[in-house]
Amino acid sequence: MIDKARERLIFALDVDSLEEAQRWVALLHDKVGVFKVGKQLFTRCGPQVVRMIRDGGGEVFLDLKYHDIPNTVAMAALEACRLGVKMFNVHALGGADMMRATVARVDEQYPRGSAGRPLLLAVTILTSSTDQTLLELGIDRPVTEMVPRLARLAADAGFDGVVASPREVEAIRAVCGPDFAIVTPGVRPAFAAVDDQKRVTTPADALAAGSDYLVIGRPISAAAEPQLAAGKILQEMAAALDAT
Ligand SMILES: O=C(O)c1cc(=O)[nH]c(=O)n1[C@@H]1O[C@H](COP(=O)(O)O)[C@@H](O)[C@H]1O
Repeated sequence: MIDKARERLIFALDVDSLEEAQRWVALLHDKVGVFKVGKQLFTRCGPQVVRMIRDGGGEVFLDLKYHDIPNTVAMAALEACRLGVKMFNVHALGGADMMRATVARVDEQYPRGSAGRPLLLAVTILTSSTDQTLLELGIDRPVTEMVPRLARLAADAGFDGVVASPREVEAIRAVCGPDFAIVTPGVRPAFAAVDDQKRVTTPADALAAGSDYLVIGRPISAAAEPQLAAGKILQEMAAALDAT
């Protein structure tokens, strides 16, 4: 079960240099299956960080949350595919046309089922957002309604899955079915601080709800003993997978 748990643990490499990223990959590669490269690290290092992780045998989640006009996102998505990442994301709030254009462009070069095609993920509502955040944007529907709505929009556009809080997994499954990938940040083991996350659950609860991948950063990176923290999380995940 530990191996299965490892495949489903994504570590957020929220650091500012290639050397630092290398250090974390070396430290955690036996506990983490996928490393997430986000805006900070990619802006600093570019594609070489993706190559570094892949050369070391790790998989990459490219988390650049594209949100732009359809053609721009579709072309950026193609570049993400060319980097050989396992998954990448766009913002579902970019709209159905943007997501459909992205799927169409990726389909041309990386047909569904072909080797090297990454998972196309849509971020629903950020895990740092609340109903109040949405109200301030002029959206008067609650997060609990918006998340499955955006997930369905992404599924209808041909996306493979979404990024959401583990609290919404059940509602997403109800509208998108069992094969839709659900990637959940907003995961906090009992020993860690919540930080700026608002909609969180424990790793065990996220897996019990049916989450496919857990994205975890600071509970590991800010721990006094990161390897120990990652090991504890992995144990908790393996026990939860055993119980399902
Ligand atoms: O797309 C993401 O990865 C993402 C979406 C979301 O809704 N919330 C969210 O926290 N993330 C990312 O997941 C990571 C969570 O990190 P920690 O809060 O440190 O565990 C960060 O790198 C975020 O950028």
